[in-house]
Amino acid sequence: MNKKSIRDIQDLNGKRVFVRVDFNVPLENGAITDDTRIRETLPTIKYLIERGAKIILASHLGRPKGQVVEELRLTPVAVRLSELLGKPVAKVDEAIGEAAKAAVAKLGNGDVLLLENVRFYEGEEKNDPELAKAFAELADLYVNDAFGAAHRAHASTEGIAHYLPAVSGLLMEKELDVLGKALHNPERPFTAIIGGAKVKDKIAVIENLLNIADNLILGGGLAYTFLKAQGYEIGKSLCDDSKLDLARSFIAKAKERGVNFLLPVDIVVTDEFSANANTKVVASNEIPADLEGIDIGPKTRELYADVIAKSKLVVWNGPMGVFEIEPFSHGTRAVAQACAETSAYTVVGGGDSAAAAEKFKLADRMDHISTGGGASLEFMEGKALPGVVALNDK
Ligand SMILES: Nc1ncnc2c1ncn2[C@@H]1O[C@H](COP(=O)(O)OP(=O)(O)O)[C@@H](O)[C@H]1O
Ligand SMILES: O=C(OP(=O)(O)O)[C@H](O)COP(=O)(O)O
Repeated sequence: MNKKSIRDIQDLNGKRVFVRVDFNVPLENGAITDDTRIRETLPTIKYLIERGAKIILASHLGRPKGQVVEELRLTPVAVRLSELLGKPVAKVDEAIGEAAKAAVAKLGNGDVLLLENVRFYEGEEKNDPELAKAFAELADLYVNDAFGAAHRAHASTEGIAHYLPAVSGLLMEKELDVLGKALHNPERPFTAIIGGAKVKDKIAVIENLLNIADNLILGGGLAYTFLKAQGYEIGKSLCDDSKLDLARSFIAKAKERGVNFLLPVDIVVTDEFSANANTKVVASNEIPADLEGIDIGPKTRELYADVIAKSKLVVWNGPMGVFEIEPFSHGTRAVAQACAETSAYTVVGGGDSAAAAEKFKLADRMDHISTGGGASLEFMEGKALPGVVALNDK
């Protein structure tokens, strides 16, 4: 990576360091249901503690849209972080102004403070320079460790970097390294697996991967647009009719470039979106007009698993079917299992695929699970991430 990281900063002792993290964790009735994003920032926080920095953590939580929303305070996150670190974490109910300044002034070397949800301020998402300056006033150094929010140009992810020396944290560095190697210098055969519901959201990713991957595997709801583009009947399956020409052009491009473009050869179809639904398996060119494709079939599972087994690098983003409902989860489970078993380096893009890997208890058998859903997608599209661009060059 050509951006500076905290490892490039010599003397951190006594320095006030503003660390933007992504503590946007799922909450249910005020309790954190998955603390992965908190645990993944521990290396950066511990690195700073060990070097005697005064650590000021900032994050967003949810989408409060510039208002104070009581349920979206970061207080439970401070409690969890304190448990994980085994030391106190101070929490202040503001992110700028006198209360925040006073809390920072109280910090000793190696102490940790968590500011309030930065999205309680209108200027955050507008990338207001005044808010960015107010954040910057609290610190001597800016560290961005919020890979999950790096695709957002907000005051605490982008703006602040213009007012302080700005470097990446260890998680940010790791994410960019792993995903960067995959896209810029992949070990081959390189297999990309793209699933999920919406073609629209993944078009740019598929297009970019057509230039890079050896095998491009499609599954999930977005595969049906490609099946229809080949002239197949897809019944009531998800389809984006506005993207049929584009889908056809992708299939042609793959042929031209010698990319092995894999679509499902058989499909689990259903008449109902429920756990008690009737299902059957049909060939992918024989989906009955009154049924909906809901998962990849057993032959496809085998075909995909075989390609994954023979790869050196696998990047997976998006489920193969409606994996949340047991009878429709087998395709996604098979892909997750194949990723767990292959000797290839496996990278899981965040979001639903990470949730699926967790659900099937295979997460710890993947080489890297990204903490960013949207961010890893934009990265895979080949887009520059504003939160990274703003950091200081090496
Ligand atoms: N065949 C299908 N029909 C309808 N929905 C599907 C199908 N396959 C997968 N899905 C749904 O797609 C959703 C994930 O889509 P998306 O948000 O695009 O993926 P991701 O979050 O991985 O980027 C899942 O909730 C899953 O149930
Ligand atoms: O959870 C997040 O997005 P993700 O689910 O796409 O990874 C990030 O914290 C970004 O949040 P946002 O999409 O509200 O800007």
